[in-house]
Amino acid sequence: MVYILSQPQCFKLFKRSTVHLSLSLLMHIVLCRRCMMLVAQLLRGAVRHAGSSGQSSITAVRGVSSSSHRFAAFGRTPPPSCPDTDHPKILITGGLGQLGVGLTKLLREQFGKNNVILSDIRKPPNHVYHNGPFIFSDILDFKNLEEIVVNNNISWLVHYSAVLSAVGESNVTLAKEVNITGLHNILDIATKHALRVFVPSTIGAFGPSSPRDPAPELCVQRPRTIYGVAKVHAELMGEYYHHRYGLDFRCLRYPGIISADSQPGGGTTDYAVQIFHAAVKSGCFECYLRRDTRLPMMYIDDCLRATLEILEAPAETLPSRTYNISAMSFTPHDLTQEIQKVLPDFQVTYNVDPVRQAIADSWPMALEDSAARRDWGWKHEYDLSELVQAMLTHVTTGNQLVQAN
Ligand SMILES: NC(=O)C1=CN([C@@H]2O[C@H](COP(=O)(O)OP(=O)(O)OC[C@H]3O[C@@H](n4cnc5c(N)ncnc54)[C@H](O)[C@@H]3O)[C@@H](O)[C@H]2O)C=CC1
Ligand SMILES: CC(=O)[C@H](N)C(=O)O
Repeated sequence: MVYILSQPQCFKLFKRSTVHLSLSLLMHIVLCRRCMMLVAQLLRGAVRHAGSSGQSSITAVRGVSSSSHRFAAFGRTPPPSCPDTDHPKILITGGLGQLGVGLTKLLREQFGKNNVILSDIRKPPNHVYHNGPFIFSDILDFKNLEEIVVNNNISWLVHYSAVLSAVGESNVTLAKEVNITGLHNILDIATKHALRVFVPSTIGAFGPSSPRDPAPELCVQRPRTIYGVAKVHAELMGEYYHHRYGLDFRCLRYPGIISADSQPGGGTTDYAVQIFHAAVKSGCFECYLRRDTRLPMMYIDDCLRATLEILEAPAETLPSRTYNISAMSFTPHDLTQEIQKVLPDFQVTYNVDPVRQAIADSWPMALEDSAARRDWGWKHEYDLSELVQAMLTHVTTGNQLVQAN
């Protein structure tokens, strides 16, 4: 038997059944168009109770009004009452940059797809959008960010949004906004809602008066870029909030990160990614840093594993809240020679960009990371030769796939 309802009848039904709408009843009624849409939303986003009786029923999420609530209601993430309670619920800000998508993949493997929400202010490519929960989040919009944290029961926040060193020097106002004001929003929300928060720092947090080879954990930090100034600010604010309010703040000073399937976002170390694509595609590369510019670098797999490790480390193993991590240091010339072992015809020319060269000259040549190795067992896996093998393999395979399609 099928019941066809008019709009007033639908309203009556809904008024009476905000508590439970049985699936079997819904299958026997044809609702008006407006209510049909509402039911579709409820069906997608409702909390599904597989009760002990085995009877399926649907409870509406009450007060569906905010943008984040709509997000939850459309079934993109399970509501807070999901049975997976042992896992943290993680939000990654600025997740569409060089590092975020890879970290999301790693965290989803570890904690479950729906427990990791990727966010950014950009539109994700299709493969990212379809791979798990994604939401728009501008870290400068405090209310919206807080709403996302509350509505999705977030317990860990990975704060990747940033304006990197080279772009920062060309737009200081934007860098100040995103890297300083944005960070304040993150720390305030994390403190208010008792989140564990990870904020990466960088070799750029050191300056020309810091010891350069290697830079220790604790030393003079007088960076000359807005990016570096903001990162020192982030380190100090995070540690202050930790001591003052008990915020579970965790921070790693990353070297320049090298990845095959994601592009760098406007930093000084970008050449060390671009060189591999040029080597495979055209066999030549014009480098914007001098051939003898030695900088600390790391393969992305090591960087992301370090991030997961510090996120998971028990609080008592972290006497410090900001750690250097290190893997290798090389110059453009060292890197070229290593690539030429595989591609002997590869040629590099130099056309120095004074802005990025000045930044690189103010950064350390190496990082000292014994505290991370001692306190939470940090150990890198990729040195220069393994890095080059991995990058050439991935970039070549990626290119072949693109050509095949
Ligand atoms: N990639 C590297 O070599 C290193 C990165 N880091 C740090 O790691 C983090 C991630 O770095 P990458 O992925 O390379 O950066 P990226 O520049 O590639 O990505 C940053 C992301 O932040 C987003 N963003 C900008 N303004 C925003 C806003 N108002 N609200 C929300 N999102 C916003 C951008 O859309 C972008 O997707 C950054 O904090 C960076 O400082 C530190 C050292 C080295
Ligand atoms: C080292 C970094 O922080 C970044 N890659 C940059 O070059 O700005």
